[in-house]
Amino acid sequence: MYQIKTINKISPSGLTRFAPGEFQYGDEIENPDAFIVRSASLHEVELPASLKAIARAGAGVNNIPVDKCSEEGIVVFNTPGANANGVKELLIAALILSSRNVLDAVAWAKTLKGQGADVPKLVEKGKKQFVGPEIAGKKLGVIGLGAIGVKVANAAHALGMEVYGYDPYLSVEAAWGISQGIHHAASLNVIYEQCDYITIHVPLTPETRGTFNAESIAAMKKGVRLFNLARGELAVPADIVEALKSGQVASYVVDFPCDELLDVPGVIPIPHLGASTPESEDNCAAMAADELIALLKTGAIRNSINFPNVDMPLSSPARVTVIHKNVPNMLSQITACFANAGINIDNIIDKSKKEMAYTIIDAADKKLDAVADALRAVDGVIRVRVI
Ligand SMILES: NC(=O)c1ccc[n+]([C@@H]2O[C@H](COP(=O)([O-])OP(=O)(O)OC[C@H]3O[C@@H](n4cnc5c(N)ncnc54)[C@H](O)[C@@H]3O)[C@@H](O)[C@H]2O)c1
Ligand SMILES: O=C(O)[C@H](O)COP(=O)(O)O
Repeated sequence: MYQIKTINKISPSGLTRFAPGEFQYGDEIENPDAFIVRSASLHEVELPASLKAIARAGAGVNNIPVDKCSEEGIVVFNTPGANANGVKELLIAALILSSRNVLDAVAWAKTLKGQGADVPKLVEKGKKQFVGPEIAGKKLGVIGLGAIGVKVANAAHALGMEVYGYDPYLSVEAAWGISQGIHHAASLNVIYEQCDYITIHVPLTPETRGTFNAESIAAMKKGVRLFNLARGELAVPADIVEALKSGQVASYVVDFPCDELLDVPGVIPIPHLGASTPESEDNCAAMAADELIALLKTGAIRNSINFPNVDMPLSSPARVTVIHKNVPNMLSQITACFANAGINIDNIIDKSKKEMAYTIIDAADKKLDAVADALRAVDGVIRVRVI
């Protein structure tokens, strides 16, 4: 029976896909075959020898030690696009909350409690301090046109904004989804120079860390409004504070607040609610569960961060999967292990992604233990499973 350890609370929409009798899940599982996790950090967590996969029910994988997992032959999945609509909707709300000063205005309105019949009069007198611009006709820069960025760009365009998108690694699939009418920004500077509102939807990487910093903010229009529903580390908090003080930035909406920003005027700190909708939680959990079920039952890899997508219909009595380094001569050594054992290979598929590669071999003979041992002895082979 496959053992799935839940690291965060995972929606039943995902967990109920693990068929009883085939899978067991819970937060106290010992010797797990797989982890299913949301935002909990796994960087300090011991990865047991039994662990074959980690499914991140969500998009960002900066909470997972991906390089270490690759070295140990652990397949890391995420759930592309499964929570994108949730984040898009929060971003649209954030544009309006920020632009129309809604939160400060609501907080002020509450201070009128106790003024009795004067409240309507006080409201009318005081409202002028919260006047803020409409978003229609204003320029929005979207940095990162992936699952979320494309939805944000299209939705803002539909609300009448003039949208500029920047993504030097734009996928063909994402490109198909971008509305006509979204401007292509060839560099970040185009976004910085042109846009009244700038939102960032990229993964946290060494390249993207600190994108909103003193230098980039200085290149932006005075009074720009910044939105970061992606990761706190994409901005430098001290630089944001300075820019809010000087008026260079009018407001900063962040879904990953840190202590330094919480009480700063102009900061709208949201407690990481981007994907906290029943729909996103269900979608992510279901996709993550399906990825684990496919890997554990058939060896198929779909939506992995560190391994290629590999799938092959299972039509032979036995299957072996081999995780190995992407170096010369691996495939011939792998097939030689079968040849030496006198076992015919029915089907084989091998794919690579960066330094890692994955082979699925279907064989007519079920007695594969000796072959598996021979495969494990090949230099460069990291993990062998007989399914
Ligand atoms: N607040 C939340 O709850 C929440 C929810 C989902 C995702 N996120 C964050 O948002 C990020 C994006 O999510 P997604 O689902 O759109 O991911 P995605 O992988 O579909 O899109 C990311 C896009 O960023 C682009 N990109 C990468 N490096 C870039 C760079 N240097 N400059 C410009 N573009 C770059 C990629 O080409 C890709 O198109 C996630 O990595 C995660 O950190 C937050
Ligand atoms: O990267 C993500 O998908 C989001 O940050 C969502 O995180 P959560 O699953 O903890 O809500």
